[in-house]
Amino acid sequence: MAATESDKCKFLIVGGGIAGVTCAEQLASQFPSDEIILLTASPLIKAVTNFKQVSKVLEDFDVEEQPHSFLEERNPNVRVIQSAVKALAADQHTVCVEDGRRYVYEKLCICAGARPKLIAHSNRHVLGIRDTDSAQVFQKRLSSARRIAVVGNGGIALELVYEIEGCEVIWAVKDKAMGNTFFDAGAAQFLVPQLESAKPKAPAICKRTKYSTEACFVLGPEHQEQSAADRREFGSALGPDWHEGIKLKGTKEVSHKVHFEYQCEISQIYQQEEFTKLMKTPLAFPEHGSDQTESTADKELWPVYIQLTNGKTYGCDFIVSATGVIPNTEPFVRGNNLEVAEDCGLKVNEHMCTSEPDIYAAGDVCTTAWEPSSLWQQMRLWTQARQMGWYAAKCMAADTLGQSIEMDFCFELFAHITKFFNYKVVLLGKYNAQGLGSDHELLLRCTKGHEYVKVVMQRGRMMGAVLIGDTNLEETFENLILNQMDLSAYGEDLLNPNIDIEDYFD
Ligand SMILES: Cc1cc2nc3c(=O)[nH]c(=O)nc-3n(C[C@H](O)[C@H](O)[C@H](O)COP(=O)(O)OP(=O)(O)OC[C@H]3O[C@@H](n4cnc5c(N)ncnc54)[C@H](O)[C@@H]3O)c2cc1C
Ligand SMILES: NC(=O)C1=CN([C@@H]2O[C@H](COP(=O)(O)OP(=O)(O)OC[C@H]3O[C@@H](n4cnc5c(N)ncnc54)[C@H](O)[C@@H]3O)[C@@H](O)[C@H]2O)C=CC1
Repeated sequence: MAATESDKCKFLIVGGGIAGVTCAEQLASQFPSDEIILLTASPLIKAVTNFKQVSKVLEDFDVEEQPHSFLEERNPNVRVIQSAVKALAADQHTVCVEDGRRYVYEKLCICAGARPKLIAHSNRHVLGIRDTDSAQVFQKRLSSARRIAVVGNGGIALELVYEIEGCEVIWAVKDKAMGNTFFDAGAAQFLVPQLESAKPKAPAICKRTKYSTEACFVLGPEHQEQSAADRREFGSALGPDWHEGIKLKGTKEVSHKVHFEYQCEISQIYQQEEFTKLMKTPLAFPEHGSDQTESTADKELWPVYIQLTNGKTYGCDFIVSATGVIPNTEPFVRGNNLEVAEDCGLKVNEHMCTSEPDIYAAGDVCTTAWEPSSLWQQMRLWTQARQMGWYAAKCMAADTLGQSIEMDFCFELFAHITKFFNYKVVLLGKYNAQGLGSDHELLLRCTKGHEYVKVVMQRGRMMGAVLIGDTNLEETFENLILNQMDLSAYGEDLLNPNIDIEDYFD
């Protein structure tokens, strides 16, 4: 269908990531005779395939990066248009895109995702990782690197320090232990030895979703040199196993070489020229020059230098800022009354509605502003992007048809399956006792190198769990958390390896 200056549609979706695509597909199946337009800034979309509900809340699916035609062929009433939204006029129900076209909608769902929240913008030595383009830039810079610095202590940092080989990594962590968004200090201690040994050749456990990064390899050299911070539009976010298709190797013949700097942040970043000039000033860097990293590298010249709040300085080839994300809300909030949360996401209520009529939001771009179940919290994850996209579509459909709708069951219990340091990791409910204060106790079972099981209990009820390794406990624990059974009588037997807990509660 040829583009007109102003297209009208019942449903308009912005974003070709998991949230947007899931929303479009769900609406397409519910309204087969209406056209659904999906606007996206990226040339490829993310499609969910082989979806399986593993248990009540745990789900399993593959994610494929595909051309737009893939979605249009699967759903003949979906039209995908590659053009970035530049403005929204909520009062006129109109969206304007970069080539000047306008789209008039009855209902709009904003699924524009997020971008890395970098510690320093427009610094060519600071990289963020979000999409296939930025992963390609990172890979290229790493291939000639001897030492890099990683800042941040969440998902990306955890993946990088384990996956990178042949390059020294200085890991600057704000907290006392690694991986604070997923783990407590005990779990971190269980995982650290994995960084001290060589990486196994083939992965022992395969993460449930396979991710393809083929699209990485079609970029021109000028694009590869561009700093991630300079790029204004990002593609869809990477996800599970994004690093398995690409070689993350530096120039050295080492497996892991990670140097931790705990409880500190970067206070200054210096370019080489700036740093060498300052080095000539006596006492500018009292710590520099001591053998901080057990290498002689400090005598070498580096493209960039970081100064940490603990006073130490390190030279490195570049810095990865794995310091969280910031939702892509700019073109939507400008000139409208869209309420924005503290973390900059678009606030949505229990029907995924924003504060403007007929505008919904889902995935990384939104912040849930409803009173959540006592066992659920929002995290910007692949699974939640899919669930929100699906539920937003159901809400849009119900509002269109004048029907009522119940909050989806997936928001009852937080559940996430992933892999860190080659271990399967399952997180359930209030896995880090989030929001429970001191009114909780922990039960632990740990076999070094094999498994780490932590259960969060409150007044005899199971509130959350961290399961690292092949524990096979996820379904039983999911049930125990959901049914809030009083488990006081079982005490520590809950984690007794000699008791088959599954049989116990069947
Ligand atoms: C390196 C990395 C590893 C990750 N690993 C995991 C993992 O193992 N497990 C997990 O659960 N989650 C993981 N995540 C998080 C997960 O990928 C995201 O939470 C999820 O993909 C978000 O989906 P989304 O659809 O909301 O946003 P996105 O995937 O970011 O999609 C946003 C879409 O909107 C488009 N867009 C943006 N602005 C505009 C505009 N103005 N106009 C038009 N289109 C626009 C973009 O081009 C894109 O298509 C990872 C993230 C990263 C970066
Ligand atoms: N396996 C998984 O589930 C994975 C999930 N992801 C998701 O991708 C997104 C992006 O990942 P991350 O960037 O790792 O975000 P994140 O939100 O997981 O972690 C951000 C980290 O940066 C730290 N931080 C923030 N500002 C800082 C500063 N100025 N200096 C030092 N540290 C600072 C925070 O304390 C936190 O540890 C997240 O939504 C994350 O959940 C990413 C990789 C793997």
